[in-house]
Amino acid sequence: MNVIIKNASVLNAEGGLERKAVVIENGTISSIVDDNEAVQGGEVIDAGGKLLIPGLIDMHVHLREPGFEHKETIETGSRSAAKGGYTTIACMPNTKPVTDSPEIVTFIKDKAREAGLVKVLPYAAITKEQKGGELTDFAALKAAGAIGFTDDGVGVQTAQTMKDAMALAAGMNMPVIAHCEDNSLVVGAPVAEGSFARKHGLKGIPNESEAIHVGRDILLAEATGVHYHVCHVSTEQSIRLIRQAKQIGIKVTSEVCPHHLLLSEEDIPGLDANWKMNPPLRSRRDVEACIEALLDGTIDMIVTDHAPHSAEEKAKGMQLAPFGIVGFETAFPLMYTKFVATGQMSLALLVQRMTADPARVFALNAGELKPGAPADLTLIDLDAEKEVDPESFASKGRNTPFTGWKLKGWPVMTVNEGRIVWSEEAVAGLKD
Ligand SMILES: NC(=O)N[C@@H](CC(=O)O)C(=O)O
Ligand SMILES: [Zn+2]
Ligand SMILES: [Zn+2]
Repeated sequence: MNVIIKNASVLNAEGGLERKAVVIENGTISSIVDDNEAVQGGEVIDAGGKLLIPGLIDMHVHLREPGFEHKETIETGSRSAAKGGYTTIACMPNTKPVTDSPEIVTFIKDKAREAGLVKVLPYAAITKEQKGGELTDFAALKAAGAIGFTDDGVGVQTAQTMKDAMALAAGMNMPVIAHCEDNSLVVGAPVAEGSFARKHGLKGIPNESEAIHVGRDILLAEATGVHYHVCHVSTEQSIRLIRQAKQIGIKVTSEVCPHHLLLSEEDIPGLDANWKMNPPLRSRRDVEACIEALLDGTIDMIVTDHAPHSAEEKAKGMQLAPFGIVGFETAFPLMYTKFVATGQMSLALLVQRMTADPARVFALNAGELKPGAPADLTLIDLDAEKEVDPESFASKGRNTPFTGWKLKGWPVMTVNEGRIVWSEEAVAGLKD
């Protein structure tokens, strides 16, 4: 069946906005035409002049199923993603059991298909049970549908293990995605080294714990030729290393989270674990370095690291609560309001870092509005201002430091392969 989204503001090649109609046939964009061109047949959706962009892509998320369904399920996580404007998400393997077998990869894909909301791409673990020892069966995991290997949640502590993993992955044209953290430099610290840790008598996580792994892994990527992707970059030092590696042609890519672009340890209001995440909020200098790197392309994409935890778990306090904050439902409004509306970043670049760039890096058939592309679309209201209210989240997780922030740029409709998978009731003329 045909669907026509009329009266949409679409970014053109120069980064300007043009009024267009997008015609969808059988889940694919068949044409993008001038808005006044008559298009026959099909359901018509009036976008009301709102911004229409490719469905957002999030290459780093935690859906918690199997094993931690009290935090999130593939269904609730998918719904939260759709509400946040995402149509493709890649989920981390720190489930229970760990996603270290083809059976779990298949389970995740089946559950995602049942939920039927967004495309869920599973990562598989590098090591069995993410214990840092024996490698998983890369070939079997790839055959089951894993899109890359990572032990996210924990760093691979031994260089030889990482090198073996990279060599194996390179041979099968698969990326290695790394949570960079040297445990010997962390030992029980809940926040970054700095004024907040000192003030509250807490141990601090130093910047080197991240950057040492980044440096080590860049050298191993050079030696093995693998595509190496750095998770949630948060330090000036890691960025320096990635920038240099890119300059000399090593196949390294990287990602950053909105919270590391918006918050520093100086902003943490007190011992509230909704401000506890890994990597931790670092110094203002680190934040500035992350912003610069996102703008100049050293950092390729924005990811949320959506990491839901229950209220009970987060109530254990700064020292004992688990690391992680939710991200799907605030990412675009945060980035739009704090970077685009303030003139620090163009709308076109923000959209690119959340769509075309992740698609390019991970070779996904997504991320662009063009005839022949899957009709993955997000409609965004750039004008209405709304407060972040965790009680309204579709996610089971309420753990966010952004409660009460007044933001613009809220998604109002998400379309996955031509199907409306989420919409704000206010969007006129919509039915599911
Ligand atoms: N980011 C986090 O603070 N937590 C993640 C793990 C991770 O991304 O390293 C989680 O699984 O909760
Ligand atoms: Zn991580
Ligand atoms: Zn993560």
